Amino acid sequence: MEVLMSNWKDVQSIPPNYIFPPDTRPGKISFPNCEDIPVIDLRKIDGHDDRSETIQQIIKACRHFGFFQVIHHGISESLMEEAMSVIREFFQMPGEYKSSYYSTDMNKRCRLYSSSILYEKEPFHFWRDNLTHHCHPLEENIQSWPEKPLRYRDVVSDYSIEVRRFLLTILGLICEGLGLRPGYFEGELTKTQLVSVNYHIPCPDPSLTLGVPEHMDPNIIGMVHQLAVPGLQIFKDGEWFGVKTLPNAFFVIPGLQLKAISNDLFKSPLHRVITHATETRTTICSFLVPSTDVLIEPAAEASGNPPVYKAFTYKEFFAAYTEKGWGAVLESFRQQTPE
Ligand SMILES: O=C(O)CCC(=O)C(=O)O
Ligand SMILES: [Fe+2]
Repeated sequence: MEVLMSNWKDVQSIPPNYIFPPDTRPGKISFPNCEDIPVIDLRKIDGHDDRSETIQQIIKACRHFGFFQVIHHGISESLMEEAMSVIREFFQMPGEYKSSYYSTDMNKRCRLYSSSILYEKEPFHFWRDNLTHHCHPLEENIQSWPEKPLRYRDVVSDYSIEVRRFLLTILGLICEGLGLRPGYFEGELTKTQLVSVNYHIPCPDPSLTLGVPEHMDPNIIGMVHQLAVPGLQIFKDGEWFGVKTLPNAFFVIPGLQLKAISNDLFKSPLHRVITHATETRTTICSFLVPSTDVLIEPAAEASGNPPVYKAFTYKEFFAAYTEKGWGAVLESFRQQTPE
């Protein structure tokens, strides 16, 4: 069978190896929406009083809610639309062309795959194709990006520059709010920038499949650019909730590295993606990730408490994330408390 789902035609039934066991499948189609997601208006950071209020809102959202959405983030509607449309066009290109980008090699700077990087080994497949590529610095990465559609490189480079600026602005506000030294997140801690596109074709029965497994993000910070087709869900107070973003808003997700740096002050939310019965869903996710050898450690200033984690490199973290999973990874770096 063709691995890339975007090349499948007329899907009438679900192949058995896409049907998850009863304890891990969504089990139903309708979920309540999370109605009280904090909304941050970035226009306000220019005025002094509003700026400190906005910083406090972000810190509160990261501590108590775990995530937030941002409006008036400075990225134009037209650039958002163009990026979404050129990325969707890529997935609609002929199968033969797309297959030339197919790879499950994590060292490739641009890789198109289906389900997960472990496609060959996993017992069940996720209902998605994914295109991931490095974005920063642009000149070292752009040659690896899709050549077609012809506008792809121009549009996505403009988009990724703006996204980087936006995510660093959010981190700058977090830095101020936590009382860290200015520029704490600049440089090696956010050296790698990834664009990760999820493309889910309609699924005949979304109660049986998963678009993206439940996980916490293995990075510093991430954002999701989604349109109206629902799918993203957050686990809160023991239940799964759908999340809807306001028009042209971005959904911001603190990653596990930020949780560690905040000395456990922040949450890194558990989330997943469910599939849709009739519509194709495309999301552009962007992540800032530390370089492999930089040390990540709790910033003592963040909480005033002794560090709860030992310092670790991203390389060590990623090995533990892959081996132990999102739930146990930070535990392996937790400081032993004296008996
Ligand atoms: O596509 C989405 O809505 C979210 C995907 C996600 O959580 C991820 O790629 O880490
Ligand atoms: Fe995620």
